[in-house]
Amino acid sequence: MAEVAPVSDKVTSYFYALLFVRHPDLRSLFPAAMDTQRDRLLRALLTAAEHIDNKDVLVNYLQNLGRGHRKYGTRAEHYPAVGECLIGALSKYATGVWNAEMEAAWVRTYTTISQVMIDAAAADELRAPAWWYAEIVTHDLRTPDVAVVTVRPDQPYPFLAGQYTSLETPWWPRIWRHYSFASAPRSDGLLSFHVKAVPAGWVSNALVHRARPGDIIRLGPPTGSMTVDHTTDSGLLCLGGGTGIAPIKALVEDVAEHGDRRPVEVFYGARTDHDLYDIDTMLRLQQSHPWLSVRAIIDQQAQQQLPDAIRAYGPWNEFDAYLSGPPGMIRSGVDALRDSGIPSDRIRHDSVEELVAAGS
Ligand SMILES: NC(=O)C1=CN([C@@H]2O[C@H](COP(=O)(O)OP(=O)(O)OC[C@H]3O[C@@H](n4cnc5c(N)ncnc54)[C@H](O)[C@@H]3O)[C@@H](O)[C@H]2O)C=CC1
Repeated sequence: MAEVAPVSDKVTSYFYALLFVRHPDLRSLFPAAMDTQRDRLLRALLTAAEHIDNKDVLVNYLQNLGRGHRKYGTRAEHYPAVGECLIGALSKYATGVWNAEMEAAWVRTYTTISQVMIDAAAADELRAPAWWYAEIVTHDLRTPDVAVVTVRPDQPYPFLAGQYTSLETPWWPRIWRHYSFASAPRSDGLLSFHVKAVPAGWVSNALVHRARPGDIIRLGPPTGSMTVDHTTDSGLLCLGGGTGIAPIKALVEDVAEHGDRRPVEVFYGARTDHDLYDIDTMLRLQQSHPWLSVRAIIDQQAQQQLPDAIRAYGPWNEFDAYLSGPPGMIRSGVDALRDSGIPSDRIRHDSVEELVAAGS
């Protein structure tokens, strides 16, 4: 992989060119505009390579990837076609190190990777649809660029508080973006998402400025491990930056539903007080639950960001930590939490790479 990283753009462009020339029927599985798609393949390979020595993490990652590919219409017979073009592209650009031995190693690795994905997809097919249709039932514009969107899936949609899904709008076919569930599972089966329209974000702008009740979107399967560990009664320290408050609210509801009386400390960060679009909901939750404390941290007023603020409180060494928000906040938040004595295995957040990819 080291040889490929500097020429990764060329490798991926050449890979897709080979794929679509040799297998034109596969073109329709991909979005019309391929710009974001292009680095997804390499990122997935790099993530797999990063976990190569940790079999459990690697297998879990690949199984999720295999299940997640069902919504694109990927079938088992597509994997060899992709593998052959991938190896074609690698051999063209990794010329300095490519030889028969390396090719054999790549074929073995790719075959193992794809078999884990194929098996996971086949097992998932027996118990869940490849995607869900969902109708928008409410669309609440909370600020000029943040909307709370609530949808009704066409079939039951099981998930855990703190997880996220992928979502496709009718306006940008085959472009999927990740959004966290903003509530714990509800008895009426509705799901809600907090969406911020970001510059050049096709999906987020469509969801905020174009979507209306009655529109139909598609949802992929739920994923993510930022869920509450109900086997302990340690406190929860939650950092939600901007729309990152969405899954934090879901976690609070989950603790409430389990009837736990564990302390939950929420730090809700926003750039200005106008950006604290969900503070009323959080304060209402605080009023109903004596174990919950909610603190708003406004950058402009406090002259500090969320991670700095939590250093000012504490001690936190008895807490499990949950972070949700922009990638920069997660990175510096993890540092601040480690410095304040929380071991890494008790700090939960979604993959920063996925968040970077999702930010549109
Ligand atoms: N599961 C998750 O982790 C979720 C992540 N998100 C992500 O959260 C982001 C929300 O965007 P906005 O609402 O525009 O948030 P934002 O950019 O306005 O930031 C919100 C707060 O986070 C903190 N922050 C931001 N950047 C920071 C940095 N580099 N270092 C330290 N602290 C920082 C600040 O306190 C800031 O007020 C999006 O990138 C979205 O993809 C949204 C929902 C769920």
